[in-house]
Amino acid sequence: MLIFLIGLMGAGKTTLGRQLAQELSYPFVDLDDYIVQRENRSIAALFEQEGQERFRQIEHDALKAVADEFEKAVISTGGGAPCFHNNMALINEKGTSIFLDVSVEELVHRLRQSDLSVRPLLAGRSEAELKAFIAETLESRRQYYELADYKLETSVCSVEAITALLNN
Ligand SMILES: Nc1ncnc2c1ncn2[C@@H]1O[C@H](COP(=O)(O)OP(=O)(O)OP(=O)(O)O)[C@@H](O)[C@H]1O
Ligand SMILES: O=C(O)C1=C[C@@H](O)[C@@H](O)[C@H](O)C1
Ligand SMILES: [Mg+2]
Repeated sequence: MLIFLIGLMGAGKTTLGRQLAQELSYPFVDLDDYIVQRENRSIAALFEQEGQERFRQIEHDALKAVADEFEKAVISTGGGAPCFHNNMALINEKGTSIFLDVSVEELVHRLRQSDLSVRPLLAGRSEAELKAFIAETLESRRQYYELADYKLETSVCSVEAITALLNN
């Protein structure tokens, strides 16, 4: 089984994905890290050198490659991955998807404490700009995220909540 975690930057896809994979004894794949290895460049460098449009093609190709390579895995997608190149159709065809629906306030709180320079869409933004950007981006992406098989809201985003969902 392939389990895809989706949601905005800071939703906890990497953090929860790693824990879930350990719990299930599945391989863990972070799509951003997979891209970095394949391309031998950081996500920030890919955005800078190739532009976002080309990055989205590279991301789509990586998603297809991961889905072909693994029979079972927990896969944390990049925050934007579900929203380009019809990737949600691919994700839902290949596996089970879970949307980590974390509130704007909580996302901003978490992201403020993290290293924004590794997230090229957020780098250099003031706190007010960060909040506005997160709110706008969540609103425009929600239509894709809502295509997930399951949704977990902020207060119940935990490995226990995910395993309970999958066992039902
Ligand atoms: N359930 C949680 N409760 C509190 N903080 C959390 C939780 N999950 C993640 N965090 C924190 O939020 C930050 C972002 O988490 P993480 O990197 O897992 O998000 P992400 O969804 O993978 O983001 P990106 O799309 O940028 O890769 C980290 O600092 C992490 O420690
Ligand atoms: O939300 C986004 O568009 C992104 C999220 C990250 O996971 C990376 O894939 C990249 O920084 C873009
Ligand atoms: Mg991540």
